[in-house]
Formats: sequence, C-alpha cells, structure tokens
Amino acid sequence: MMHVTFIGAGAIATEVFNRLAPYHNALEIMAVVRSDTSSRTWHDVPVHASVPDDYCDLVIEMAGEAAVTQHVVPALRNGVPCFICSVGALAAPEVQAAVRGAAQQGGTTAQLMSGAIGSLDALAAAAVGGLDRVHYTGRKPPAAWQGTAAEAHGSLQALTYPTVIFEGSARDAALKYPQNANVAATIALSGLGLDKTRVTLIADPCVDCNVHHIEASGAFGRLDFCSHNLASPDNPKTSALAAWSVVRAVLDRVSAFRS
Ligand SMILES: NC(=O)C1=CN([C@@H]2O[C@H](COP(=O)(O)OP(=O)(O)OC[C@H]3O[C@@H](n4cnc5c(N)ncnc54)[C@H](OP(=O)(O)O)[C@@H]3O)[C@@H](O)[C@H]2O)C=CC1
Ligand SMILES: O=C([O-])CC(=O)C(=O)O
Repeated sequence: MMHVTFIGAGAIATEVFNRLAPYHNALEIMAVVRSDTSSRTWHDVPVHASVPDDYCDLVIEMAGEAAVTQHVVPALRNGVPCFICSVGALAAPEVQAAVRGAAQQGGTTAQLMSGAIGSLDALAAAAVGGLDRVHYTGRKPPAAWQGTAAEAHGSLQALTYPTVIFEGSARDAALKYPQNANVAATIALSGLGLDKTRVTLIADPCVDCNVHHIEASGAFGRLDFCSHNLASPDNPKTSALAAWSVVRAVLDRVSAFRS
C-alpha cells in the first residue's frame, strides 16, 4: 500500500483524487495540506496545515509556488519523495537550491510533473547531444490571464486580437507569471536552461483552449510540438492534462512498466 499526502485541494488535486479513487487497494490518500484549514476534512481525508510526521511514501504538491518552500523542502529533507506541479517556483535560484539541498540531505528526489506539456523526454534526450535553440510560445484566452501581470496591458476582456504580454527568458516568465508559466520552466529545466530558453506569452481572444508550442533545434535535428489543451472546468488557467500527468506519474509508481 502506498501512502500519499496531497498539498493543495484545488482543480488539480480534486481531479487527481477522483481519478485515483479506483486504486484504493494500492494507495491511500492519508492527508491533505491546505492553507485554509477551516475544514477538518476534504473528501473524508484529514486536513493539515503542514505535512504530518506519520510515515508517508509520496508527497504531491498541487498548490502554488509558496508550497514548494513551505512543504516540499521539509518533506524532501525527511526523505519523502515529492512530485512538484508548481515548477515555476524553481526559477528562483534560492528555491531551486533549497529543493536540491533538501533532496540530497534526505537521499530522495523531487520529480517535476510534465503537467500541461509533452515531448519533454525528447527535449531532455536532445539536450544530451546539445541544443542550439528552444523557443516556447504559450497562448491562452484572455480569461486565463485575469489576476496576473498581463492586466498591465489594458482590459483583457476588451481584447479583439492576439496580444503578446511577455517576451523574454523562461526564468523571467516563471517569475512574472507564477500561475501561467510553469510549462515554460518545465521545458527550460528539461532542455536549454532557464536563462537560454526563450518564451513568448500571448493573450488570444481567438482561441478557446491553452495552446503550448515548443520549437527546438540542435545536434539531434529539429523538434516542433504543439498541444491544444482544454482547460480544467475548475480553473481556466490550468489545462485538464496537468492533473492527468500527475495521475500517470502516481500510477507509474505502482505498475510493473514505466513508459
Ligand atoms: N506544471 C504545469 O504544467 C502546471 C502547473 N500548475 C500549477 O499547479 C498548482 C495547482 O494548480 P490548480 O490546482 O489549478 O490551482 P488551484 O488554485 O485550483 O488550487 C490550489 C490549491 O492549493 C491550496 N494552496 C495554495 N497555497 C497553498 C500553500 N502555500 N500551502 C498549502 N496549500 C495551498 C489552495 O488553497 P486552500 O488551501 O485554501 O485550499 C487550493 O486548494 C498551481 O501552482 C499551478 O500554477 C497548473 C497547471 C499546469
Ligand atoms: O495548464 C496550463 O495550460 C499551463 C499553465 O498553467 C502553466 O504553464 O502554468
């Protein structure tokens, strides 16, 4: 039996919980860590303010950047493997150093979720031979940019044409758009790094899904990957695929084969 602690109880966590329900004989969600602890339980799982000391096989962060420092770092230090959804947190050098140091101290690993993007396996393999260029374009409907730095570009609701709201490095994208540029950080950490990976973010009233496009070239040849992700019904910023990437990673831990 695998004992799992969730961090976060939002769009991703809810979908992961529901999708893992058929696997109750192989894994138990023993605790959920939330910032709001006014409810004692969530789906009958006890709510905690921090990861409980009880024995746990896996911690899954599905909360936000602050949770990486608050909860993932101590869990790693205690030797518990962790999955991270809020990959953009690692764009801050001090957070990445803390995660690396804690994993080393605890003799365990932090696994970055592929989340809303694919082709990371090819990108990471290509990086071994040498990458010359990686460019990521993230395009989402205006509603997905609400409550972010994109609002400095004027009324998002009034947009009638695609508007570039960011151009720069993956590091700066992740630091400026913590809820919308986890994919940029994940691509960068698989490939050319946070400072050399170029990013364009677009608020586009002409799309009704989250479009993620990677163009890469190097010693391996060229890669062009594009996904048109439907948003989570509970959070327009988040692609439904992100939760399913977590489910897949959990099931990998209890199945005989890993792809
Ligand atoms: N890697 C990727 O491709 C993707 C990553 N993400 C990231 O995954 C994370 C979760 O996304 P999503 O489920 O859509 O977000 P939601 O906003 O729907 O849910 C977040 C949940 O985490 C809780 N929470 C927030 N901060 C903390 C904290 N410091 N400690 C404990 N709990 C906290 C929230 O509040 P409460 O405690 O009140 O319940 C809420 O339950 C986000 O950081 C998002 O940016 C999203 C999409 C793709
Ligand atoms: O879910 C998505 O489409 C991607 C996302 O929010 C992110 O990169 O942070």
